[in-house]
Amino acid sequence: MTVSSAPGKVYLFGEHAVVYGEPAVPCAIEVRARVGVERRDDSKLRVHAEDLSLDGFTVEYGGGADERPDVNASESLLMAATQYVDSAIEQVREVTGEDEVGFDVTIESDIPLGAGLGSSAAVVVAAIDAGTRALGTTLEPAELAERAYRTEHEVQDGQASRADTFCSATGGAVRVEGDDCRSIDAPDLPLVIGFDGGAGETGELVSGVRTLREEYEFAADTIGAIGDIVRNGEEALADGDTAELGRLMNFNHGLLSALGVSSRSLETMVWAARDAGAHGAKLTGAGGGGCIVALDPTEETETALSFTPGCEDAFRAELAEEGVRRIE
Ligand SMILES: Nc1ncnc2c1ncn2[C@@H]1O[C@H](COP(=O)(O)OP(=O)(O)OP(=O)(O)O)[C@@H](O)[C@H]1O
Ligand SMILES: C[C@@](O)(CCO)CC(=O)[O-]
Ligand SMILES: [Mg+2]
Repeated sequence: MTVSSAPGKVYLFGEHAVVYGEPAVPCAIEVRARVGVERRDDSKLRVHAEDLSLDGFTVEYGGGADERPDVNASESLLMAATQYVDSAIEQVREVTGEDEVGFDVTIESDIPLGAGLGSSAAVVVAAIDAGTRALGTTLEPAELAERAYRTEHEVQDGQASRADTFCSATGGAVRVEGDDCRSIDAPDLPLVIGFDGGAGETGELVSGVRTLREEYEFAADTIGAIGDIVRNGEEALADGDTAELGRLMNFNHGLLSALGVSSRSLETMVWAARDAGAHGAKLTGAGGGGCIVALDPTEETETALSFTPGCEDAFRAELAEEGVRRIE
């Protein structure tokens, strides 16, 4: 069995706007997805995804026209559940030239699904890395990130940036603008995450923003303003100015909210964090439900969030310096 892991991420700034060529700054955090891959002697794909519970089911399925996943769920839910892994395995076949190869794949993840912490990117990065290594090919981080991006791009109907996958593959803090992806220095930030227990559908949320942007010039301007926040944020990061970072995160959240990707529980958690004295707080990732990220060096925000109705989990997140990790 060949095993790789890859980290999730939070966005300090720039999600959604990054899809339209504005810069974004995500940071990898120490929550990981681990993917184990073993070559089969037929061309089937069997995936055991232990933590894949969409509406409370766990799925195990084998590929090939004759088999469908061994769960009682609708086709569309199954598609949503399995498409990232299927598409990652297609990348492995393409990059190694072994079109007919089959695999047993086991996924274990500490990253909540669809909650803005980049579970899809982490699973895809770890799966492509383990899959290619199982066939004797070790990809450079840049190539791994590019292949993982193609997977997200395909699954999300052509609406994906390179931010999540590059961040998960390389670790640390990164800056992504179009196809320009680079690592940047970041101070050790006091990140606190609040999770409402829910999820948002990335594809749908991205489409909603796209529609607004096409319909209203001020929505397009809002996306441009998020780009300005990111550029200011980069300076604040370089200066280690946490207070300014917090102010900019608050502003970024307001604009994401204007673009319709916040939710009542995300707003509740953002305000609980601000009331507790956080430097700033914003939703992270696609939104619609899931996680917020706040900056607070004290215990106050984590404590306040843990008593906030609608917040299911509050925890401190460490920056993950290492991206993909080759375990076995
Ligand atoms: N543990 C897992 N096992 C198998 N598939 C997973 C797992 N975690 C995530 N996935 C895949 O990723 C999908 C969720 O990706 P989605 O982009 O909607 O959310 P996210 O990546 O967690 O959040 P965001 O993109 O906003 O940061 C799941 O529907 C599933 O296809
Ligand atoms: C909403 C989005 O910007 C981030 C999702 O984590 C989509 C993307 O960049 O592909
Ligand atoms: Mg995702």
